[in-house]
Amino acid sequence: MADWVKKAEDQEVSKLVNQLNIDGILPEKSGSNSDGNEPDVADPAETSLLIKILGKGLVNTKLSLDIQQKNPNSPLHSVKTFEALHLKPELLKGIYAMGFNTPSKIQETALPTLLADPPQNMIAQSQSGTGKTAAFVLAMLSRVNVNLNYPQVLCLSPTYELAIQTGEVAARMGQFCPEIKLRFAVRGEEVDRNKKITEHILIGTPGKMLDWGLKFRLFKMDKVSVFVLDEADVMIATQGHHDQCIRIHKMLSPECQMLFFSATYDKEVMDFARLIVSEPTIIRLMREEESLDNIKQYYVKCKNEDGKYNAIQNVYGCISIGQAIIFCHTRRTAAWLAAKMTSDGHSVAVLSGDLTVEQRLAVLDRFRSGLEKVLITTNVLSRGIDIEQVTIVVNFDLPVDVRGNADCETYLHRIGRTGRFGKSGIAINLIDGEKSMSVCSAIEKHFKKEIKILNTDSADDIEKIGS
Ligand SMILES: Nc1ncnc2c1ncn2[C@@H]1O[C@H](COP(=O)(O)OP(=O)(O)OP(=O)(O)O)[C@@H](O)[C@H]1O
Repeated sequence: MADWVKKAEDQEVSKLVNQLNIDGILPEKSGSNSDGNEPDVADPAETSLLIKILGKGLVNTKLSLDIQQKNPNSPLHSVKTFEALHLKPELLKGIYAMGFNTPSKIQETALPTLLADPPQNMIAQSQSGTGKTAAFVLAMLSRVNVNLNYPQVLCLSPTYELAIQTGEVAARMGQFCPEIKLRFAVRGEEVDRNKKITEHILIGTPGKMLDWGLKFRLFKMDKVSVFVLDEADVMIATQGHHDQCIRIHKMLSPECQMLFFSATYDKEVMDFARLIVSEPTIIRLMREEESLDNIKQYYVKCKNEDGKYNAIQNVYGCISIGQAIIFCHTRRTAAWLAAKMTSDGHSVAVLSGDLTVEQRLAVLDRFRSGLEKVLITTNVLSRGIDIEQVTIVVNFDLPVDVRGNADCETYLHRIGRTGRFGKSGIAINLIDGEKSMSVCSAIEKHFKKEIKILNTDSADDIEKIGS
């Protein structure tokens, strides 16, 4: 940690951040895509929020943990029960009141380290729904000394809504510890600038936290004993946020326990995290890999967009037996297709970047409950939002990168299935022109899996997909 402070002083880290080339990791914020004719992209913080709200309880995984430790003096052990953690009885009561009986996979290993004395730093990665938030909130609550009336725990989230979500978990878990005080440091929250902050835990966004800690000096950053960076990937990769995080981090004491949590870490972000968190225990629970096994893949040659539309018309009866998602490249295409299908009497849902998070939730809820059979979307419906019952994916436009080359990773996320959700499915790729044919061939080559031609004017062929 001391190293980091020195590097920050020397502004060496700022230089390193610039070299990390993390600006390109985050796509443009969806709201800025105003004419709808640009590729539609997901905002990672909004996606995280959606996944969180849509999540239906704990995701159980059989995958094993990858653990790396820098400090050989801190042997790692895991627990199978919450009792084994020797928590305050009120906290244990809070955990049980939330319906948690045993620790999740990541909690088994992370919690002993999170609660260890002397405190240890941690960088943890595991997919959404595996119990990360519950783990670090428990650590936050158990580290509070209620006899000291100043902020001892800071938790940073990328957005207002995500901060509120975390605060709600803390409030529920700490429901039998009324003496632990929590405050949100988010937009709209005002403080009396003549008084110091007395709450023990601050959960908020980096800008507000900086205002309170640095600009108005309403609490002492160097007295903070636990610093949590939630959604670390989004935080570090967002230009404004990572600068603010660095400034906050720089004010913390070398003894402060640093905890970074995220569902994903790009390589550059992980390198950066390792640079600023000294001697971390790194715990990674890998995501189940998607695969194209048992997915029947087809391509349909079409003349133009109208031809693609006709192809969809021809297969509609087949795709709407189950549930289908149709992916378009831009919002404009998605809106055009939805309007056309609706006017032809089909009931379709549309999800694109111009919708608010609340609207997206409503669309996804309806679709997941089967009210619509077909969902037309763009890349805003990205990885992590799993809809189990979808069996057919239509690429109205094949996924391409900024240079127009095949984006195989996105193709896999759209079409691939994980073991968890069973493996059968159908992918139909609509091709108009040589460019998209070459993208299709590149995808075929990449995955070494045949994509068969389908003639949607032939009843025999249509029957083939259904069988
Ligand atoms: N040990 C547990 N037993 C039962 N349920 C749990 C346990 N830990 C967490 N949960 C529940 O599982 C769900 C996911 O947990 P949590 O939000 O902590 O996961 P997460 O990894 O932080 O997900 P995200 O990245 O989406 O925030 C929540 O509904 C939470 O209440």
